[in-house]
Amino acid sequence: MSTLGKPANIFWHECPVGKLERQKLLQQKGCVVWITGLSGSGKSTLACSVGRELHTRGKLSYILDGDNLRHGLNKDLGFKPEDRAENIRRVGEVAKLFADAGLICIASLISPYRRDRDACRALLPDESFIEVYMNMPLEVCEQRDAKGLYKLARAGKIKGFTGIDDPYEPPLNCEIEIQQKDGICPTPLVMAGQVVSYLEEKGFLQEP
Ligand SMILES: Nc1ncnc2c1ncn2[C@@H]1O[C@H](COP(=O)(O)OS(=O)(=O)O)[C@@H](OP(=O)(O)O)[C@H]1O
Ligand SMILES: Nc1ncnc2c1ncn2[C@@H]1O[C@H](COP(=O)(O)OP(=O)(O)O)[C@@H](O)[C@H]1O
Repeated sequence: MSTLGKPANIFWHECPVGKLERQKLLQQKGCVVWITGLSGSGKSTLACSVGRELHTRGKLSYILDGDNLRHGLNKDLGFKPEDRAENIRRVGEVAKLFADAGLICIASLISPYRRDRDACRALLPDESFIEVYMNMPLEVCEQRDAKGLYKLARAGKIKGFTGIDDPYEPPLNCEIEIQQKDGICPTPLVMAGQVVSYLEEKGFLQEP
């Protein structure tokens, strides 16, 4: 039996090599870069661009992409609010493990509900959850429609599609916001630069 989510008769096992030592080995600080936004807003593009930029600088990162995880870990989940909540909860827990391993974990999911994102933030130590909001207008995402899903949603062939007939709740206090300037979307390299500069300024790219 468990109470309040804490399992009974289960004990925490400490391991001899800790987070600090792993971070020293990697010469970086573990953290979670959580990219949220509408389908087609550029989350995966940004995640890959940040991953490449960090790799070039000799920093170890790993991408947790919503679409990809739904092929395995989360393949039992759909898009009902409770399924999305469970999806985000699981990815939040996995991201926490990657950050504990000393990696810069880049999570890229629509994660439309504020409460679910905030719950992931609460899992991480102060300042090591970096929320990146892809603030792209719905019209831009819909025009891109890289997977043809907006068309299907507008035709009523997909129900509960984020931005169409399911809500997206923008962050209230994100660390980084990516948006258009004069109606033009920054290039993937420029977007990645914004994230990497933040990581650098906050000291995540140097050993603790
Ligand atoms: N109903 C509905 N609403 C939104 N998105 C849908 C839906 N059905 C399928 N898809 C596709 O699933 C991708 C989103 O998966 P996520 O795990 O990121 O979603 S969520 O965070 O649980 O809301 C999303 O990928 P991205 O376009 O990369 O965001 C879509 O391709
Ligand atoms: N900064 C950008 N400028 C122009 N097109 C972009 C940009 N970022 C992404 N795209 C394009 O938009 C589409 C959706 O991008 P993607 O990264 O798959 O979004 P998401 O992961 O949020 O669904 C793709 O065709 C991608 O090439």
